[in-house]
Amino acid sequence: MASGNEGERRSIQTCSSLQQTTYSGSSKPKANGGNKIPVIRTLGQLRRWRKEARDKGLEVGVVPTMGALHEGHLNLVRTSLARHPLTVMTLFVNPMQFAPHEDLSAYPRTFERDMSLLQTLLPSTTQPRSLRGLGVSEFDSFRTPPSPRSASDPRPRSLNGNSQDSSPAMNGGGVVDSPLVVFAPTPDVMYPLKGELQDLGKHRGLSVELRGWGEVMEGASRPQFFKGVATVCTKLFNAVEPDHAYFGQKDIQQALLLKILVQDLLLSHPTPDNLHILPTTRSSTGLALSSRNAYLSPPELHVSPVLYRALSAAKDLYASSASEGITGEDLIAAGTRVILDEQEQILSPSTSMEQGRGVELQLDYIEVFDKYTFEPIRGPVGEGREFVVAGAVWVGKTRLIDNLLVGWEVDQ
Ligand SMILES: Nc1ncnc2c1ncn2[C@@H]1O[C@H](COP(=O)(O)OP(=O)(O)OP(=O)(O)O)[C@@H](O)[C@H]1O
Ligand SMILES: CC(C)(CO)[C@@H](O)C(=O)[O-]
Ligand code: BAL
Repeated sequence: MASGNEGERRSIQTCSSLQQTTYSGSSKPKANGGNKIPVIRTLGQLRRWRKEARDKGLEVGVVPTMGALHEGHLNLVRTSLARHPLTVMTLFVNPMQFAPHEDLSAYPRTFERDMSLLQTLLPSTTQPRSLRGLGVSEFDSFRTPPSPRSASDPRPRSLNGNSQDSSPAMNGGGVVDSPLVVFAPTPDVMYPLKGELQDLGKHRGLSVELRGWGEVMEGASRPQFFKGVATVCTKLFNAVEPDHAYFGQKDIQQALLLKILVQDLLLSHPTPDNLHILPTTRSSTGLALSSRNAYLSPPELHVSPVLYRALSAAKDLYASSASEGITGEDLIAAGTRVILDEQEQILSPSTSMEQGRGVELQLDYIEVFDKYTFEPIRGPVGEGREFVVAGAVWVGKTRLIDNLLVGWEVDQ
């Protein structure tokens, strides 16, 4: 690192002890080469890594996660890797966003598998770790322009934009050698004041609250959720100081709230424009990938795509030629009907739904809300409106969320 502190540099762990794997989509990881992704555990290590990146003029993208990775997460990381020379994936199961009765202790923790999956996003050879191995051919997004040289210079550029062979980063001189690092702090690192983190009535310390936006939909169903998310993301942004941040559309309310947060707190890392929302990755059944899908039994998995079908029914109704004069209530009713029909199917003795038999399906909400104000839409929707059709259902003891956008799209 720039500080030249060899002890600290060595103490950054790598996942070398893990079985190395490749990931080819939804199937199991398979054996692969010998790369090592640095795992940063402390704030000191992270700050030194960040300084080295800044000193070298390397742009940093961050992908905050709670681990238990799936293709949705990997797509966020892939995008950041393709756009920026350095990516930090944060992996922290944040206690503050789980109410005491929620599933903090059960939340899937699959660190070794996560590291194996991430490893497959990197080129299989370790020396040198050229960005070209990632299929990255454009360097326009670098904050600091590369050192002057002729456009016809055929030498490959290294991470810092200089010639590959002369870069200390390429010669194992520092952890910015790896295009991807994982920041996996303990709760004490993220909450140095310690104390109660779930029962917020007893919490002593700071928290970040977005009043007026965080209380509807997901916020109504999970009253402390957005306070926990806003607090931890503010901390992660302060710790990583990312130039760009990536979130998934699957949690659309969270992502839009975080855009408001960085705007209202006047954050510069990232700016609101550099907080990107990427489309939801789905299984072939339409089910949005989610770490909590791991809780689902086979019959529950069979039933789960019903949420996507319900939201699609609402969106299709708006898109249909009959959409003139259509109201928010009509859209909610269309979505709700799909859920109710499914419940009936499950309960019917002559059900054609053998595979979903016995599954307890409960609607939490279907809602249509304005993209800008988060106001639930009631009465005529009107034409050319940009809004979100969102929903949450309980499938057994697992709560699933999903959404579709109408009149606008997230980043592609
Ligand atoms: N299917 C998906 N497509 C795109 N992004 C996703 C998808 N699932 C999660 N993400 C995004 O990944 C980031 C990390 O999410 P998180 O670790 O909570 O995973 P998750 O699958 O959403 O888990 P959970 O089951 O707790 O909702 C968030 O920005 C989230 O929106
Ligand atoms: C953004 C986040 C990582 C904050 O803990 C979490 O809410 C998530 O994974 O969506
Ligand atoms: N992806 C959202 C994280 C949570 O439900 O806690």
